[in-house]
Amino acid sequence: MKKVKVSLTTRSYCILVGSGTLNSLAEELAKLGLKGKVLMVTNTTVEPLYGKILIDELTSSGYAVSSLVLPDGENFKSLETTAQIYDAILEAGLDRQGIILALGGGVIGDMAGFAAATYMRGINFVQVPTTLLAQVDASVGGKVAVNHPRGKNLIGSFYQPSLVFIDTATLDTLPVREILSGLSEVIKYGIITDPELFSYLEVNVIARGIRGKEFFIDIVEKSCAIKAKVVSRDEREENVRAILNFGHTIGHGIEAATHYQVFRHGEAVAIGMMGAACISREMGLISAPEVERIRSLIISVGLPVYFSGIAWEEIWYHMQADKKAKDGNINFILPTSIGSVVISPVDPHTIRKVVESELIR
Ligand SMILES: NC(=O)c1ccc[n+]([C@@H]2O[C@H](COP(=O)([O-])OP(=O)(O)OC[C@H]3O[C@@H](n4cnc5c(N)ncnc54)[C@H](O)[C@@H]3O)[C@@H](O)[C@H]2O)c1
Ligand SMILES: O=C(O)C(=O)C[C@@H](O)[C@H](O)[C@H](O)COP(=O)(O)O
Ligand SMILES: [Zn+2]
Repeated sequence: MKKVKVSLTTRSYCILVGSGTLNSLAEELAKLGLKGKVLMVTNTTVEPLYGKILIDELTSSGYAVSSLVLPDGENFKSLETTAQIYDAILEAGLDRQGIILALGGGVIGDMAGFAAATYMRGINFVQVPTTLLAQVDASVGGKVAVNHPRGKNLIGSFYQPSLVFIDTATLDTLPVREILSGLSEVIKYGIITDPELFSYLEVNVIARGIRGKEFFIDIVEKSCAIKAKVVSRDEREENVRAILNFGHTIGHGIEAATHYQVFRHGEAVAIGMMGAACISREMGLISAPEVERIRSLIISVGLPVYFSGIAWEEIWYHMQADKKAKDGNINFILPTSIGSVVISPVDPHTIRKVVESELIR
């Protein structure tokens, strides 16, 4: 297994990346001295695919395992569903040595992590992400949260897992639309910090197509390394970590305005990245050809660059709850070229002009 370290003094941990490795999870938990009762939190889609494998793996190594199977979907990423996790923790008899194991995509990881962060003020948390998006992004860095009707991830915390255990073979069952949604966050890493990764995607996705075990191990490892580096510098988004939010200001606005029913997270982020790139061009910070290169990769991958049926006012209502807002100003992550960004307030007229002229069709 490949290993990426997230260095955060006493909260440091490893991300293990392999293929066909689910049956060595117990060994990795034991190496970390994690011995308590386990509550596996998953959903109705993932449990039939990988639930039994993990339960058998852990129980055969002596772990006491219970499971909670939640309904599938972003609209269940709520305080109401989290209350069910607390009930299941109590039912399973977890004490402070207990382990919450999140098996699933980013929705399960964010919500189970939030429960782990808050139950008894924090118990052990292990991420076993099974979507590309969760493997390249959501399982790493400790942002745990649930949604509020006003906006995304508004109720949450920073709470690092003890281990991120990635088996890319789980992607074999993932629908193509979800693979593309995950690639959106990988494109994000290329634009914010890594022009070589951006070019690699142009070659490997556009020219050769998305395929192969090696391709996934490679992009998961590259992505985790980028995210680990940023998070290690700024765990609580006091400065540089905000760059990981590129494309999310408009993206989250679109997701919330459509009640999470129309776009996958990565799709909304793709539209949001296009919006931020166009805002940057309007402000004279990036050249038009660079913006078109971004558009071209997003389209070639099969991700959206515009939407219809939502009015500016609806998106704006939700965007104003963005966590990067300061004194009523919305801060954007704006690309200045492929591989570098600046963080800057943008006036609402410019945002509206770009959203209406470039993103709504
Ligand atoms: N904490 C963070 O840093 C962070 C980063 C990025 C995104 N997020 C959050 O992550 C969420 C999006 O995550 P996501 O894209 O994984 O969505 P998701 O969790 O809804 O998973 C997408 C779909 O794939 C299914 N699925 C999961 N694994 C599968 C598998 N191996 N085979 C078949 N189906 C499978 C799920 O049941 C679901 O239907 C959003 O809530 C977003 O806000 C958090
Ligand atoms: O880890 C981060 O920091 C990110 O911003 C990663 C994003 O991809 C992710 O969607 C995150 O949950 C957004 O965070 P939020 O603070 O805007 O809710
Ligand atoms: Zn995201």
